[in-house]
Amino acid sequence: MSRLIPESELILNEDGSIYHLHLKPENLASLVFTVGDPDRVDLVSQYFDQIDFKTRKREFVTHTGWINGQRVTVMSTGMGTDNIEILMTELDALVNIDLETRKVKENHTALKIIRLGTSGAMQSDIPVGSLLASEKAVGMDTLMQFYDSEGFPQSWGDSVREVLNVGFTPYEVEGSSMLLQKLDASFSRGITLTSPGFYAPQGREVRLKPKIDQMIEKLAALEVDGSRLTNFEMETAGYYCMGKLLGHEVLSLNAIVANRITQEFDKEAAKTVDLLIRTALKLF
Ligand SMILES: O=P(O)(O)O[C@H]1O[C@H](CO)[C@@H](O)[C@H]1O
Ligand SMILES: O=c1cc[nH]c(=O)[nH]1
Repeated sequence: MSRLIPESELILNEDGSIYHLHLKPENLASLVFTVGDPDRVDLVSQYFDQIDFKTRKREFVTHTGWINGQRVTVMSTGMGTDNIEILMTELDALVNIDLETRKVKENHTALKIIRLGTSGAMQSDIPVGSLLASEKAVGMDTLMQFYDSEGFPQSWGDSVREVLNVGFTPYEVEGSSMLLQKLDASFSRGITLTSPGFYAPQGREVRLKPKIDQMIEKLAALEVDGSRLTNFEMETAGYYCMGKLLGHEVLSLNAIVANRITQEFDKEAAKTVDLLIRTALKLF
């Protein structure tokens, strides 16, 4: 018998919608595109044939509609894996918990969740303006200290811990092989390092000197089983581990807007993001 989830643990708003996302089950499609920036939601839904639902709470802006006869949702998440934990838990609750009885449903529904985000390359041969799919992610945030990730691979976590000499072990997790198979040659593939920040946690120095010297060079030179780390961003590992634990198909697609080795920023970043959106909407 499934347990009753108390009102303090799974919080519903007065209208019955889920606490942070402000969505009811009927507002969500089973194909969900996610973006970090709330302003990017319009840039995705402009390509929908029809939009029949819009809402906003905090940084979570949602549009649901139709494209080529397929129902689809796009929503923004804000930045960081802490937001992704909320997003994934509440999306899962919308499909896998009966919000009336507050019990887990007998039949599990797997969502398809595809991140359309920006990212910085850490290898010189990954140009700005290109698109990259994350086959795997390595998380330098603490999210997986709070969930059971036993059985997740550890080689990348161990290598990153050693090379950066940090007092924690990053976690490693793969994206959906089913969704990766749908990609064409528009995307290169790589291993994404998810950082708990944009500046020092990605080796950037503005006014404060990062504690770790030569961080980008050290990470870029790492090799595990013949593979290398390719890019920095701030959410992918959180998506992949929550997706794996909750049973959803998740893929992170990146518009490369910076190259940290050549020190370039994409002068046409908006166009690259639009290319990512149009390419992904065609493929899924
Ligand atoms: O463009 P989005 O999807 O926000 O993704 C990237 O951009 C933000 C940092 O500028 C972080 O959220 C990072 O993951
Ligand atoms: O360098 C970058 C660019 C976009 N997003 C990141 O997190 N890092």
